[in-house]
Amino acid sequence: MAKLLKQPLKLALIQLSTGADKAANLSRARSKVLEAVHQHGANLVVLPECFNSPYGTKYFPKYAETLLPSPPSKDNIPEYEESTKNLYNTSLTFSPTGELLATHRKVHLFDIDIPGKIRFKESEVLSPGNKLTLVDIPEYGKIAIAICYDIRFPELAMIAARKGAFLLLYPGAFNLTTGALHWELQARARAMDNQVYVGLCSPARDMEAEYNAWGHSMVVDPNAEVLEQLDEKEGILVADLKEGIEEVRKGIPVYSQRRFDVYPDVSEGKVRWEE
Ligand SMILES: NC(=O)CC(=O)C(=O)O
Repeated sequence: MAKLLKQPLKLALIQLSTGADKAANLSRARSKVLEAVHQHGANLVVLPECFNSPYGTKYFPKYAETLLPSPPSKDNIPEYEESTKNLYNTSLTFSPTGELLATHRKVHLFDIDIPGKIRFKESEVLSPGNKLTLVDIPEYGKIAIAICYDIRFPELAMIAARKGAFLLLYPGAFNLTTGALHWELQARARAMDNQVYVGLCSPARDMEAEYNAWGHSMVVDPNAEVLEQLDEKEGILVADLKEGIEEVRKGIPVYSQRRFDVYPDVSEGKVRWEE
């Protein structure tokens, strides 16, 4: 059987310091991407959720980008769709030559209210995406893209893994409340359930900002062990993803032990895809 990860992959997650100056955010992102590729030899580079903007509903309309037929290379940004006047939280995936491979719009909007801790309501300004995203990179295999709060819905991860993804990537921006509680737990849970690699890429923490990101970008391996992790400061995480998914699945063979005669296979139901 063909391996899910066809050859070793060097993954870089850029835990970027962002601020109010959009041009400075873009320029900083550019220099970090170049550093990840040229100094660390990364084959795949990820930027954090809404990296061109401070994270906050009042900022999204101002910082949003309209996607052009041939958009310049960006990653996770607020997006403005002219035809509908909708705003989305969008992650773009590009090939090394700048070809747009996939557009994932955050499916589950971050609407929470933990009294005395944090209230956030993305749905006040954003519209949700309606598709799951799987990107096939011929040299390496299939990668699933989702954004931050999407990680809390294990169905996305399960469906993508059963459709052959070797890596689940989540640009994200958890905060000091939910980050401490669930950031690592969510990453390890999605990796454990699905026996795949998981990458979470956060902005760096800024205690002067209104929203304090958790940081701690991390890569978890198919055994659900943390392979690499940053602290809360700006940095570039580099992780070597090697073959090994099949060995993990052989050792703990939940993949062949599922009882679809007892419960349904969620990946076989009606799924809307961006592929
Ligand atoms: N920012 C998010 O979308 C999600 C988050 O912070 C959380 O789930 O916690």
